[in-house]
Amino acid sequence: MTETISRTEHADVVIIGAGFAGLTAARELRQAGRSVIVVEARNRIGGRTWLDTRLGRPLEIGGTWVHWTQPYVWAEMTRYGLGTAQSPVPETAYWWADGKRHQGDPEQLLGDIDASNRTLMEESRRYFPEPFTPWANPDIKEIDATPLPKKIAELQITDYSKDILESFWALNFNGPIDDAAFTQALRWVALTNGDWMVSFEACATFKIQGGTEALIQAMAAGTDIRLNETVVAVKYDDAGATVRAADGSLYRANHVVCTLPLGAMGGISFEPPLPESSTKAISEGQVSRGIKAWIKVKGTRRPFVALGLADWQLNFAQTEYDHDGDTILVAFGPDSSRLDVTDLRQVQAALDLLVPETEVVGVASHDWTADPLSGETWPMHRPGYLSEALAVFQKPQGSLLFAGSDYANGWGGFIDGAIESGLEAARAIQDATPA
Ligand SMILES: Cc1cc2nc3c(=O)[nH]c(=O)nc-3n(C[C@H](O)[C@H](O)[C@H](O)COP(=O)(O)OP(=O)(O)OC[C@H]3O[C@@H](n4cnc5c(N)ncnc54)[C@H](O)[C@@H]3O)c2cc1C
Repeated sequence: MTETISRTEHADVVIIGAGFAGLTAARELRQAGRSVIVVEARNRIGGRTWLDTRLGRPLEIGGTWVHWTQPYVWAEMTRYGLGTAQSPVPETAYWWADGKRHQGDPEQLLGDIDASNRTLMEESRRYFPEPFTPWANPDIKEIDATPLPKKIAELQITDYSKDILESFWALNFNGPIDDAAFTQALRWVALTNGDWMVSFEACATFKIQGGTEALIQAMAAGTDIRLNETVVAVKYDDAGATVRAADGSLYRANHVVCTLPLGAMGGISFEPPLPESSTKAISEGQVSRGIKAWIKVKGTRRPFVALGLADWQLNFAQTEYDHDGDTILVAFGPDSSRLDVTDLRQVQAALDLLVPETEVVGVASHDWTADPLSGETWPMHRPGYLSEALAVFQKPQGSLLFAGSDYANGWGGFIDGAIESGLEAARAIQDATPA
């Protein structure tokens, strides 16, 4: 293959990826007086957050909800003067368990989940006494290989309880729970002091005023970002690193921060190769390979929430907006390859199982799992990732560092974790080479 080397640029730090992790690191380093170039493959910033106009209004295609238990994103919102907007509080719940549909008060559904989830999560603070230091209790090694379904099976609960509990966790993992790490579930709940209901509130209640776009644009201001530039190779040693883009452009820096999701990391060749545990984690990927879809249904609906079975094409939906006399729902399913969101009939059939009497008139979605620049939705770990791979990704490899929600200590899987890891990477670079 012939390559054209078009140019070489130099900076103190090159950052690969203009999501929340990359742009946090870039801002911190620029403010500390370092020259920084951010190289981004997409034609926009924000990565797995994307406020786009679809179905006639702005919709968050990726990351959306934030929470007051998330210190890093909350601080950024305060810094830029952004408040919150709230999702509607559901008045009715529909759920499927023990072979039939149930309808009732959302509090009843929460109470029924609580009956078993409280026991499942009761040791979250014992295993994670310091939730932002996930290895604080060495005992986690004993349980990190345990898949979540094994712990659910040990509860010896009724089929009814098992159905709703499994679906609740398939929703949180946005993937099949057979591959889900029990420790990952415990970490989420430890971050809200052992209270799973607050952790659930963190996932679907408060949105950023003006959307994620308002925050990411504020954080990006003044940063040198090269859009439409796909990185294909990184060569690194203790003295520095060279980043090569698909068009042959070269970037040379004292440090490189790679913020790619685990699912996109295969797109870059590293020389020397990454440590074995990182390579293994990259080849396995995250559990989260599901779908998020915005579904417009005809007419105005009172706010509801719906939970199906763990392996349904869509296992969760809730009302989000009234729009021009119609209602826009947000829905999730555990496997993006099993639902063609461009086929309204398929979406209608999937939604019919969840909610009675809807007429689907439009769908908006993005397949983050099939997208080579993400390869996953919100990062949710497999058994063993925490004890075998996470710390290795966090350790600088000479001049190469990793940042991103996939490699965070605290709210990994969330915008908060991306910001946390961007701060960590920027500080590590400043410590390594004081100005
Ligand atoms: C459907 C969905 C729903 C979610 N819901 C929530 C939520 O409600 N709340 C919440 O807090 N979080 C949520 N998340 C998770 C949250 O969006 C992410 O954790 C966070 O945005 C990740 O930021 P990041 O910077 O670590 O990674 P990313 O945002 O993925 O940034 C990495 C960047 O690297 C770029 N890139 C990839 N490959 C290359 C390459 N070869 N060369 C150059 N650039 C490259 C990508 O284009 C991307 O811009 C959700 C995510 C998804 C997908």
